[in-house]
Amino acid sequence: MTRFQGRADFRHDEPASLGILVTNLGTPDEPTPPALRRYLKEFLSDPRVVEIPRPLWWLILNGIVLRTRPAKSAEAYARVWTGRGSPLLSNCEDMVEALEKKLKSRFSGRVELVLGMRYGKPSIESALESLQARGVRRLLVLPLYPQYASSTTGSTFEKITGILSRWRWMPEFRMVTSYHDDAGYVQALANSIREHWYQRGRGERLMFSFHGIPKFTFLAGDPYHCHCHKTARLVAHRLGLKEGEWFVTFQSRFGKAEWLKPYTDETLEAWGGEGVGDIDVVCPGFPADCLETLDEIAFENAELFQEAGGGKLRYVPALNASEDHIHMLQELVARHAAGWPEVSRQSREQAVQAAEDSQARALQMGAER
Ligand SMILES: C=CC1=C(C)c2cc3[nH]c(cc4nc(cc5[nH]c(cc1n2)c(C)c5CCC(=O)O)C(CCC(=O)O)=C4C)c(C)c3C=C
Ligand SMILES: [Fe+2]
Ligand SMILES: [Fe+2]
Repeated sequence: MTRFQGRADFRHDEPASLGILVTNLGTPDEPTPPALRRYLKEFLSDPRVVEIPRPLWWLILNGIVLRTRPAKSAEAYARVWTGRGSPLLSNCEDMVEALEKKLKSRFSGRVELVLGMRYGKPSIESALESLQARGVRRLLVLPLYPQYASSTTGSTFEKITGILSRWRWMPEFRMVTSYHDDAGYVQALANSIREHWYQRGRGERLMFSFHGIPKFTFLAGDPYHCHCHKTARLVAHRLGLKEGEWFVTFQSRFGKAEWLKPYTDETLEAWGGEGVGDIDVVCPGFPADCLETLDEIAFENAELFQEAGGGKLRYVPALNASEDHIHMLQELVARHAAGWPEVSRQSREQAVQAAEDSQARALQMGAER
């Protein structure tokens, strides 16, 4: 047994393939208190998620949080659980499957995709092991976090580099650290909002609700707040919205400290009090629908808004495995993998087709402006 992990059976003539590790936060195995306890313990023990001195946090986490929160969270998860399990996991699986199909055809099959979750299963360790076993020599990591935060993207980087530092043969390594202002992402969000208006009618206001982070982490240099505002501004401009028609808020706060403001729930209560009628809420920070969108926004906050005197809260679904989303992710991956031989080795017909597609999209986007 040696200290560093490698494959004793590697062959010199093995073709070097490109590995793409798609990651997200992760989710519990079951909507039960014991499963929630395991998941929350792993998640909330991460020093990038809770930045309180360790001994004090250990006492709070084990003495209070893990005794009370698992049961409450399990009830919320039970409301969104489906035959395929947690929506976050099944939506990510669908996205990876669709993206894999596109990329395999674009890169003539020389690409391997896996899904790894930062907490819970399938773990990032197992995903990287599977890429190592498939002889991946070039690794691109795509965390499904459009806006960078230390607690999400930063934590994922730390986890992956910690594992890779124990590999014997290092892969070439790249990572997408944010895509909050990517033109394809902005376009896909704008299209999904237009489609939602077309299907369900247009509300009086459009709320962009993002997951929050503690305010002190923003003041200490986390770009997350700026990334969220830029995404919302670009989408609002693409939709031609005027001031007073769109708003940015932050949801899902945790603990006693102040988080980014304005808070989604407080804003909705205030709007309800003012007698605002039907509204639309979109959550661009969540590429896949999950507990925080399906339960917190579409259920809990919808109820809160109506009880406060507001109209209907209509949630715009996440991009999930939609055609536009998979297309934009495919382009993002191709750009970040540019220059790596597998990527350049697409057939002439594919290269011509890709150029024609992108020209058609540029024309379409120009026509909409
Ligand atoms: C979209 C980006 C996210 C950021 C930024 C983020 C920061 C953050 N979250 C917590 C605490 C919790 N988050 C929980 C769920 C959850 N969070 C995100 C994304 C971000 N979190 C997602 C996608 C999910 C849903 C997971 C799912 O299974 O569907 C939870 C668990 C649920 C609960 O018990 O309420 C906690 C806890 C902190 C402390 C934090 C930043 C410091
Ligand atoms: Fe979170
Ligand atoms: Fe900012």
